[in-house]
Amino acid sequence: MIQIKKLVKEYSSRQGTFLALDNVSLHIPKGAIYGIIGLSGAGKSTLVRCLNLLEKPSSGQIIIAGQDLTQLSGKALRQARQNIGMIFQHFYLLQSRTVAENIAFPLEIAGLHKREITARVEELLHLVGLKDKATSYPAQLSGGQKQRVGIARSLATKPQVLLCDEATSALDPQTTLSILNLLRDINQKLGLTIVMITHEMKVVKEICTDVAVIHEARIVEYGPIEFVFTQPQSDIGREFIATVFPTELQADVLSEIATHKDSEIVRIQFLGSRASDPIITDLLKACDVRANILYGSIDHIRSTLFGTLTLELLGNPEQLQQAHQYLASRELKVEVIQRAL
Ligand SMILES: Nc1ncnc2c1ncn2[C@@H]1O[C@H](COP(=O)(O)OP(=O)(O)OP(=O)(O)O)[C@@H](O)[C@H]1O
Repeated sequence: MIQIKKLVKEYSSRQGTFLALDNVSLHIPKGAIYGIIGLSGAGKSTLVRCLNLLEKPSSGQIIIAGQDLTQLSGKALRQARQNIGMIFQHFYLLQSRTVAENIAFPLEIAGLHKREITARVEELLHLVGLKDKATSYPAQLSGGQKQRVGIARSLATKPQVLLCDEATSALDPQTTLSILNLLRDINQKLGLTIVMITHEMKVVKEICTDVAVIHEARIVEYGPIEFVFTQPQSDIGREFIATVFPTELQADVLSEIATHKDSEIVRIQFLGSRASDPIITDLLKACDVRANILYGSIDHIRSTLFGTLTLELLGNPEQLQQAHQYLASRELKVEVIQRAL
């Protein structure tokens, strides 16, 4: 649906040029909820603003639904933009217009008849659960309700793509969840492709199908979220994952265990139905090792169960090797965190 090819964005100022996007390429498939995560200043907003040409790329291509936006200007670009909705952290609603009038705004600009506008606004109010707020003004709404108006307005012209720039960053955790659920519903009901720009891994974990990590203007890793969460390739990717799945052991625990003889610490990860397998019981039955549970958690990545178990395994080198072979035969991802000397 979206092809980003060798995208470069440089900002020029009196101090010189600053490279905000460095050769970014990404394919966002139709129907995906694609997270783009990065620290402040990584280039996320620049990337999302380049996607609808609010920001003009220095070079590279943005191909949406087969059309290269970088080749368009004037009326053709305005028309192509109708296929791309956008929502923002600070909503940007028109304060002097009611909820219904805010949602109607892009339809008025598109030149629809009043009757068509009224019908479409009704439909959208229903979709975002704001039927009873049609005549309210933005100042009378909560943050979550304002974002619902933003979503309805962005969908007015029936776009195929929705860009979300930190859309839940100004909301409390519960409201964030309700907005994420709404976006997931819309993605499923309308087959909309959603790009979520965020600095919060919990947003990615909740609804994204895929994620790209952007760091210092470059994409440092990307892929389906189950893959990135279980096999992160970059330090920054690992740091983001640790914000939602903290598995680090305290340094004093590690140094205490380091004094044990014939011991190693392993972290095991499970996905899907494996997360509820009785893995320790099975391991101890199959192998002549002892196990000491140091940390365990079970959570989900989107709707898939995700478990982490950190164990101290005790046994001689052959017994430990046997345990590794057993865990590998169960197709579990095992990482050795520390081995006794
Ligand atoms: N108009 C501009 N002129 C010069 N530099 C800019 C401009 N806009 C952004 N930058 C710089 O480009 C880099 C990326 O900015 P961008 O806003 O894309 O980051 P971000 O990842 O969205 O960060 P944040 O989450 O803090 O908004 C930053 O170092 C920023 O200072």
